[in-house]
This record gives sequence, C-alpha cells and structure tokens, in this order.
Amino acid sequence: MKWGPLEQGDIRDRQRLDEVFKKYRPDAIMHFAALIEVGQSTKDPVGFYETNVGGSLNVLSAAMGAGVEALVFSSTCATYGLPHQVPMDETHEQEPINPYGRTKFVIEQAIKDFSAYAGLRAVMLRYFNAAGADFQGRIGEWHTPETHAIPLAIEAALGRRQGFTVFGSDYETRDGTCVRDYIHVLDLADAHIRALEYLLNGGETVELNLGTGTGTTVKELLAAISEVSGRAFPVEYAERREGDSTTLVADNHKAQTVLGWTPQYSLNDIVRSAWNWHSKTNR
Ligand SMILES: O=c1ccn([C@@H]2O[C@H](COP(=O)(O)OP(=O)(O)O[C@H]3O[C@H](CO)[C@H](O)[C@H](O)[C@H]3O)[C@@H](O)[C@H]2O)c(=O)[nH]1
Repeated sequence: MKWGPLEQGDIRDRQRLDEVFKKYRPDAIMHFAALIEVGQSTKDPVGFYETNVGGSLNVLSAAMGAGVEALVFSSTCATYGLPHQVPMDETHEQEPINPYGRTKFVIEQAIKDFSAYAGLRAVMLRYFNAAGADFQGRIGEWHTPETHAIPLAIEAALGRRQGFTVFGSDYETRDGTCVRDYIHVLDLADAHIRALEYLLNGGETVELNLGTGTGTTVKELLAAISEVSGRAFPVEYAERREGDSTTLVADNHKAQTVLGWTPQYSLNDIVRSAWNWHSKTNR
C-alpha cells in the first residue's frame, strides 16, 4: 500500500492504521480532508467553491465509481455558524457564516444524499480548532499564508513577527475575545482510526463533533503561549475579522458514545507541542 501524507505522521498511529488495514479490506475506504484551508475563504470564495465543492464532488464520484463504499470526511464546526447554545451538539442548527463553512456544509449534504440513495456510508467529523504538533517535533502546523492564531502567536513569541493582532475585543464573551475549542491533532488522528474501524464494522452514516468541550478565549490562548514560551510579545487589538463566530465549543458526547473516543490532550499540551515544533523549525 502506498501512503500519502500519513507517511510522515505519528508512528504510533501509523502502526494502528496498518493494523486496521491488515484486518479489513484496504480498497473500500477512503478519507479526504479540506483541500484548501480556512482563513482565506472570504478573500477567494470562487476558489473555495471550486476546490472544496467541485474538487470534493470529483473525488467522491471517482471514489464511488471505483467501489469505495465507506468514507471519513473532514468537516468543521464552521458549519454551525453563530452559537444558539454552548456547547454545541450535532443537532445544533447549521447556519454557516463564512464561505469555508458553507462549502463544507454543501459537501455534508451531498454525502448525506449519497448515503441515502447511493449506498455510501460515511463518518463526517466536525473538527473544532485543530492545533498542536507531534510531541517529538517531527511535524507541525504550517500554512502559507499563515492565518491561524497559535502559529501566529508563537512566531510573535519567537520574534519572527512583530507581534500579534487580536481580531475583536467586543464579543459577548468573558473577556470580549472569541472563544474556540482547541483540539490536539493527535486526538483527531485517534478519532479517524476509530471512525475507520466503526465503518469497517458496518457503521452507518453519522456526523460527530471532535472537540474537547472546553472553550478558550483569544486572550487566554495568548496567556498560555506566553507562559509556555516564557516570552512576552507585543499584542494589539483590531476590528473583528469577517466570518468569525463568537463562540465554537463542542459537545463531544456523541463521538464518545459512537467511537469510544475521549480527547487526551489539554490546551497546555497543544501549546507546548506547537512551541517545541516551531522553535526547532526554521521557516
Ligand atoms: O491573527 C489572528 C488570528 C486569529 N485570531 C482569532 O483567533 C481565533 C482562532 O482563529 P484561527 O484562524 O486560528 O481559527 P478559526 O477559528 O478561524 O478556524 C478554525 O476553525 C474553523 C471553524 O471555525 C475551521 O475549522 C478551520 O479549519 C480552523 O482553522 C479566532 O477567534 C480569530 O479571530 C486573532 O485574533 N488574530
């Protein structure tokens, strides 16, 4: 079997995946993720739709034509939009407020229709804020251009950027800044393996939140980064960023029940692993 990006992934999860594939048919399942990341979606909505919707439909139809019958899809909490209640469970209204969330919502609907009428079975994993790095420092988070809070703040702490700009301080939250549920990538990887096993054991189509259930404000995040790094860095406040929801925090009980999954890593683990990776990596 040829491995894609997972080749560089965490060894423990790679071994677990190998075991899953040995046990089951490797040709009838697949996983695909966002083809373009968030952050730029309001700047290039056409590109976003072409890639996330057009690209995903091409991949889906080719896969189904080739006999794929089970699928793990990387969806997002951005499909929820503004919070009607916190934490959000999977029955929360899906009213996305940015093109990124809307493209993912469209694909979720397509997958539901393909499940109802074309025999597909899928786990749609709604990631909250994927973050953190491999603890051995081998792989970490790196986007071009960088738009994500944790890498940007760490780069500010490392002196590679002038400082960090907080987008909005007048939200209705405990300190006026946005609340997010940061979830370690290793916890996400673990959930993916469990999702594959669920599908290979005949599991039906389901959508699952992947978050910790704990919300962190941008100010709290910056404090955690200063503490872990031992470095202060300049912080300035600006207008709200277009398309940002006030608060996105997961109710993860359904994932716990369906997959037997419980996140293992804390915000401190996320920041520590990310700090370690960025400090060692020259970009
Ligand atoms: O320079 C920055 C960058 C971010 N933020 C704030 O930090 C929080 C986190 O922002 P990120 O850009 O790191 O993450 P998002 O919440 O925008 O996006 C993440 O969550 C989305 C769902 O909302 C998608 O799933 C996406 O893939 C994932 O990266 C937000 O409140 C944002 O306003 C700042 O204040 N300044």
